[in-house]
Amino acid sequence: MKSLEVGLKDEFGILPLCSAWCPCRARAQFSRSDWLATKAGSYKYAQITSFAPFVPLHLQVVRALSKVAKQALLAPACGCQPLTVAIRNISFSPRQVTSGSDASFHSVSFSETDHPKVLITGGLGQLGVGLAKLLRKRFGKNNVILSDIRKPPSNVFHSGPFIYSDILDYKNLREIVVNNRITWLVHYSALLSAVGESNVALARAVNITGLHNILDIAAEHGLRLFVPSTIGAFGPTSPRNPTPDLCVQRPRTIYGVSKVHAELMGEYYHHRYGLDFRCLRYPGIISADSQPGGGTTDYAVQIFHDGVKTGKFECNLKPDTRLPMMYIDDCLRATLEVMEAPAETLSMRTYNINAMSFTPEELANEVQKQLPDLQVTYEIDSVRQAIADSWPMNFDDSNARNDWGWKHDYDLPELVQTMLNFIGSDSRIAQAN
Ligand SMILES: NC(=O)C1=CN([C@@H]2O[C@H](COP(=O)(O)OP(=O)(O)OC[C@H]3O[C@@H](n4cnc5c(N)ncnc54)[C@H](O)[C@@H]3O)[C@@H](O)[C@H]2O)C=CC1
Ligand SMILES: CC(=O)[C@H](N)C(=O)O
Repeated sequence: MKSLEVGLKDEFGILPLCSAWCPCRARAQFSRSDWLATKAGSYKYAQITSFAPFVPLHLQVVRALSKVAKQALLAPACGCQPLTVAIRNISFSPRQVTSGSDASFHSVSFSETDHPKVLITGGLGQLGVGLAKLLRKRFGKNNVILSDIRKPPSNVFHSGPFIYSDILDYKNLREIVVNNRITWLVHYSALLSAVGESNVALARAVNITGLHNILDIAAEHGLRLFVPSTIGAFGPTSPRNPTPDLCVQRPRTIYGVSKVHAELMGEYYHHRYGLDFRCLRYPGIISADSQPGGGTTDYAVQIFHDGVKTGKFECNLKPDTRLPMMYIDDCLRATLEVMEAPAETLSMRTYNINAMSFTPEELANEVQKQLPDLQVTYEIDSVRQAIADSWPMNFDDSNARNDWGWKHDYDLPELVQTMLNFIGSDSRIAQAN
């Protein structure tokens, strides 16, 4: 006789019981009255104490499992072991986490629809608006919903669907996913490295508690989930030049700790529950049309804005601080590519991606080729400097290149030219107005 634990749930539901690799997709049905027995602790379980040994597929009906489970349960013929299905029961928002790779039985499968239906959380930050634009081009305007807790500028509001969503509000998130038949979730909400150090409690809530909500929703509704990680997921004891995908990860910021947690939790949900979790570790991202949100690499964006507007730039990192960087178009394309990559090409679920690596001095020299009068001074921010000194100098992204064909387009000279063209034309328009 086997023992099986199933989680608490406040509504009628069906849980798949077979593991990711089991072809038989055995499921059990439970009704509300079944969810009675619990164990103490923040995670509660109803327990089916026993059920019949495995019997041949299509023939078996396993009856009267315990006081807890009353309805029929089909057990697989393949001899697979039933999974323990842990489900959180937090106040009035119990969550269901399904086991098995076919977690999509709650959701719209891709065969039902031409395109994925995408929700982007934290979409009003540096990266979300650009990603929405790229995905809308590919999947159609109405198939990509931007969300955030901030008020969108009017051009963003009028460019496609936008919705308020606080990732700390689990029920609201679930409602959005259900009502909009979401199939892909891109989870961008976060507090970045520098701002996280100035508000650790909030960073912990958004980056860790928020992620838990996202993982549970994604698992429950069979979503494909993208969560970005970062060069900040490494620390002073990691190899820094270059930093491979798999090595010691002991970051010293709440941001880094939360991102290692996200990588591990996503991979755990993938292996345990079959969640289609995909993660890229981004380097510092440089963009012209959106402002960075409080990171250590922000200087590499600010130099362009200040250089064009004032001809001066005060850098908060030392001139020889080398960090991996990438132009936003490469970053967003990589994100779409890894989301579209066939699962069998992914030998891992978390990949480094990179494009270039430079110091503030090297960047300033390149910018000065175009803006020869630019004056750069250095006023070191000790918090940011300490963070930067613990991060990778060069990122080894060979696994991404080999597995799913990652290739960057922008090197330092193209990056500088593109940024200056963009910001220069923007400021000329602003002056003309
Ligand atoms: N920009 C970069 O250089 C890099 C970014 N990443 C990651 O990419 C993702 C997006 O980054 P950015 O756009 O640069 O970040 P950002 O800081 O510019 O934007 C984050 C967004 O999250 C939103 N947010 C905060 N609390 C929220 C909550 N409770 N509910 C919903 N939304 C909330 C904010 O309003 C903000 O619009 C983040 O996860 C970040 O860690 C990773 C490496 C580099
Ligand atoms: C590299 C990042 O994750 C971000 N830009 C930051 O500096 O915090």
